[in-house]
Amino acid sequence: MVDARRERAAHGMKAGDEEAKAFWGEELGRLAAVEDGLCFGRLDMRDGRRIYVGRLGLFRDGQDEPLLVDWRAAAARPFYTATMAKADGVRRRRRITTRGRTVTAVDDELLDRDAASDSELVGEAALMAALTADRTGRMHDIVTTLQAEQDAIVRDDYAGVLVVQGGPGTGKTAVALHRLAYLLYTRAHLRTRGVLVIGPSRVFLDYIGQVLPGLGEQAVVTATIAGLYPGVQVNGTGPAEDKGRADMADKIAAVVRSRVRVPEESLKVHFEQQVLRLESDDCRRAVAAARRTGLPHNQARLVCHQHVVELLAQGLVNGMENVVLTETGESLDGGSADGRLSAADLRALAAAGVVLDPDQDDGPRRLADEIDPAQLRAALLADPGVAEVLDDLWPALTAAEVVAEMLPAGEWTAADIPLLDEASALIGEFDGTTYGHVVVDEAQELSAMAWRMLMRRCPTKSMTVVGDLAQTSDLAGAVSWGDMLRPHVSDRWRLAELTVNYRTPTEIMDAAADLFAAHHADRRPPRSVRSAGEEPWRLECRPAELLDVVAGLAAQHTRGQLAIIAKAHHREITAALSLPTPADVTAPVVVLTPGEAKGLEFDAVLIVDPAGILAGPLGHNDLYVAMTRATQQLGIVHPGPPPAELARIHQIRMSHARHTCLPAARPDRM
Ligand SMILES: Nc1ncnc2c1ncn2[C@@H]1O[C@H](COP(=O)(O)OP(=O)(O)OP(=O)(O)O)[C@@H](O)[C@H]1O
Repeated sequence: MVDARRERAAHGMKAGDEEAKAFWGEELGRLAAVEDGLCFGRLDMRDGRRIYVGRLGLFRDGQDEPLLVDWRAAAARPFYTATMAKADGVRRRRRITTRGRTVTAVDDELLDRDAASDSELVGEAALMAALTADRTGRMHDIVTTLQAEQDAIVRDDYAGVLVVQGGPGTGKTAVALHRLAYLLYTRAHLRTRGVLVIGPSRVFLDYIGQVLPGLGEQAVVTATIAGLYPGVQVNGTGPAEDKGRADMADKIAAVVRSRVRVPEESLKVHFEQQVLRLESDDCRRAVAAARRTGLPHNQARLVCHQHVVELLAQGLVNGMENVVLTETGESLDGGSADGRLSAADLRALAAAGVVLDPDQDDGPRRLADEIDPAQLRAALLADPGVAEVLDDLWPALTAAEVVAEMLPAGEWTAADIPLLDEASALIGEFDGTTYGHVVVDEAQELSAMAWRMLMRRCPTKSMTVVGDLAQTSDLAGAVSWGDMLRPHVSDRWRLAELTVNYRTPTEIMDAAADLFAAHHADRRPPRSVRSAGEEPWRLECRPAELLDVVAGLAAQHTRGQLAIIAKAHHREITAALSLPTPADVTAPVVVLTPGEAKGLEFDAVLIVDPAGILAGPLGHNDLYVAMTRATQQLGIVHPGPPPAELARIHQIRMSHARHTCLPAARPDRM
């Protein structure tokens, strides 16, 4: 059946026009992406029906009953929600593992009251297999093992902003992407309006890049906040806190407003050989009329200029009102002393496009009647002298010059992007691209200004926002979801929580418990679903030997992916291990800062100099992020004594470390 669809698509590609080609090309891409594990489940219902669940729906020609039910369809829901206590008519749930088109494993669960199991996890064996598999540096979908608390969020039809708060590894990213796939399935209009996924870095977006195609969804735009404002090189670093505050919007608006300058006194405007007067009040009225339009600065500028030009033109015409011309263009009345138009008058008329044709014999005419007002206005607008006055009054602006006026000189930083975007919206540079639904990942890092930028792109305010307030590392980031969202959506937002940590084993969460408790007394960390059987360890070394120790441990690493997470020593370690910058997160060993590691996960993690990480602003959150990236093992190397929050982690000796390797380190306890 898939082959038949593929053939039809290939045929469509050959025969169709450009539009058809794009349509069939997308279909081919979708079929290729869902091929792996196309059918992954079967529900045997108590009423005898058998439902096959897969990555997309398949129907036999002319038949209503689906051969394969799309995982997002209502009929597939019990696959995720049925439990022993609430079986939803399901007798048996079967998980099917395939390689290519060959079934390699089946895992059956009988949802019979007699079959005893007190697990709250759905499909525990398959889930555990997924959680303990080696990481590849790319995130995979979790469509075969989605858990009930996650499924409830995925299928939540809430139309406003749904915030998913959850600790590390609770599946926030996975859930957000699955919800997007679900919404694309249930709300057809989203396909035409477009959907956007915002992530903290390009590395992160590459990491999650496979998930939606694997769910049959290709047409999704992914971007960082900076990526939404192309054309700016972000090279600088610097404090983001002040730049992220919402009152920056008022400051930018004030700068833009301040560039409109009504003169205190009347102005002399040189047009051709004439000097026209422009009163201060006239300027004020022109500015007020332009402001009343509510248009962005650069568009309102044209309105203002047109008003002024109208006044100038009127002034010119008034001056000519009493001038009556003979058929040869001589002034009969009110002209120069000798009854002729002055040379300057004639030049002004010529500049305005008035042709005085001496051959025309239609008697005396009023000069004012001879003038084409549109041409006169155009001539005034094109005149450099007039343009100078107009630009002094209401200049054209660029976002860059507005923001640069507010900041000390230097390179653009990431925190400047929302400011540039704000300015561009105020002056009319924003291209107006919007989306029907926006997913925001690591949303705790977004500043108030970044939220304004996003809201501008989502007029319907339909969003899935996922994050963890205990992982905020940006001082301009969120302390409370309500504070960030209410200014934009009032009460049209809702909070959902995820409480189970699927990534980080119990041993590592226990090791992070002191750190968490010391800085988040009012919160609870998520509960791990599994133990890895490996104790995290820490190793003290002399500062001078830090690099050697880290290089030695990295060299001993043989299996799975190892992430070395460091702040101050990040560059030296990257150089010492001859690794590329930016890091290749699919490589066996990768060196990252805590910020870069956010949202990612690895089989093993080695944290270098935790005190250095803690020392940064919100450093405790950065260290918590670093500690919770590992799916199997965690090691910590600290030059000098450990930070108090890590003191209870088992310490290993240097002699032992020389024989130890990540991710198979087994500490000897002290
Ligand atoms: N139901 C599930 N079945 C299989 N794997 C799961 C499930 N839920 C989560 N995972 C896995 O747990 C890991 C963590 O998920 P994810 O990255 O979405 O968590 P997160 O809440 O976004 O974490 P963080 O806040 O640390 O970025 C991923 O490898 C994901 O595939």
